[in-house]
Amino acid sequence: MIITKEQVLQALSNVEEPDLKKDLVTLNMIQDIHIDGNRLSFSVVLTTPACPLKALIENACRNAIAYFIAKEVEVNINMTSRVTTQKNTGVPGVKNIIAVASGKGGVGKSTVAANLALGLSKLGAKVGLIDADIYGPSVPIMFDLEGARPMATQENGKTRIEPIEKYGIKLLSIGFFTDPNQPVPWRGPMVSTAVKQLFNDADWGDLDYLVVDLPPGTGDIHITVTQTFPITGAVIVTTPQNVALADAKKGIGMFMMNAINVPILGIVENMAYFTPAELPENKYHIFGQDGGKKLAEQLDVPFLGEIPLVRSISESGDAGKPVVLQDGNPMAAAFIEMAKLVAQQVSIYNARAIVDTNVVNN
Ligand SMILES: Nc1ncnc2c1ncn2[C@@H]1O[C@H](COP(=O)(O)OP(=O)(O)OP(=O)(O)O)[C@@H](O)[C@H]1O
Repeated sequence: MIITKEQVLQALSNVEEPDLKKDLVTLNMIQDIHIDGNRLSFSVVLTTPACPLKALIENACRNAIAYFIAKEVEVNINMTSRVTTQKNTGVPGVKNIIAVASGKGGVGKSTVAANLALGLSKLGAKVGLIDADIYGPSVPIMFDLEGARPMATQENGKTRIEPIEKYGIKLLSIGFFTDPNQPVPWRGPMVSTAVKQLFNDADWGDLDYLVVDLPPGTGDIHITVTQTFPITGAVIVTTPQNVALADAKKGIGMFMMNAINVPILGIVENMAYFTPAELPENKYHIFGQDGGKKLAEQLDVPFLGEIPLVRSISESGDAGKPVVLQDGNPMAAAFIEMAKLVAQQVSIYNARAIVDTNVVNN
C-alpha cells in the first residue's frame, strides 16, 4: 500500500477541533508526517498541554485515517502542544496572564489560584504565580515559604528579582517583601508600584501561563494590573451564598467595563457543598445549591466547575502543599479538571483574537 502525505492531510482535514471550530490541517496542527510502508506517524500540536479534548482528538485522527485511507495503516500519533498567545502581555516571555479574582473575601480565591497554577504545571505547562493580595498574601503559607526572600540583583541600575521556584512553578508574593508581624498600611501609589514590580522587575523566563491572585473586591490593584498588563482573562471564584454571588457579579461587572475590558474565562463555585471524608457520596449543600452555575448562566459566561468544602483542601493549604499535588486525592482530580477548563477558555479566546486580526488584515 502506498500512502502519500497529501492523502494524510486530506484525511485529517476532516477532523475538526471542537473548540476552535476549524479542521486540524487549516489550524496547522498536523506536523512531522512520516510514512514508512503502511506505518504512519505524525504530531498533533494542541494549543495547550491541558487540553480536555486530547483523547477525543487523538481518536478522531485515528478514525479519519482508518476511514479515509485504510484500516490497515499502523498509526502512531505524538500528541504535543504549543500554548497560544494573542497579544503582547507586556511581560517578556509570558504568553498568557490569568487573573483570579473574587468579589468577597475568604471564598477560596487563593486556594483556587494556587491549585490552578500547579494543576496547569502538572499537565505540562510552564507556569508562574503572582500573589498580589496585599491584604492577606497566602502564597508564603500555602507553599511553605514563610520567611523566604527572593534574590534581587542590580543590572545596569535596574533591579532584577528572581522568582522562587517550588513544586515546579515560579512564585512571587507581595508577602515575601513584607514582615507578617508588622502590618504595613499600604497607600495607593505604593501598592501600584510594588505590584507592577512583581511583573516588570522579575525574571519570569518563558511562561505559558502567569496566574495572578488578586485581592478580593474591586480596588486600586485591579485597576493597576488590568490597565498596565493585557490580561488574557479572569477567573472569578465565588461560594454559593447570595452575598458572595452578589459581590461576584460586581467583580465581573468591573472586568467587563469598557475601560477595563478583560474577558471572563469563567466562574468557579468553591465550597459548593460539604462532603465528609468518610461518606464521600453524601453532599450537603449548606450554602445553597448551584449559585455559581446559575450566575454563569445568567451572565452567559463559562462555568468552570464546583469544588466541594472538604478538610483536605484547607489542611493541605495550611501545611504548605496544595491538594492538587496529592495524587489519588479526588480533590486533586477536581482541580485538574478545573485547570483544563481554564486552559480551554484561554485557547478559545486566543483563537478568536487571531480570527479577529485576520478579519482586520483582510
Ligand atoms: N474547598 C475548600 N474546602 C475547604 N477549605 C477551603 C476550601 N477553599 C478554601 N478553603 C479554606 O478557606 C480559607 C480561605 O481560603 P483562601 O485563603 O483561599 O480564600 P481567599 O478568598 O483567597 O481569601 P482572602 O479574601 O483572604 O484573599 C483557607 O483556610 C482555605 O484553606
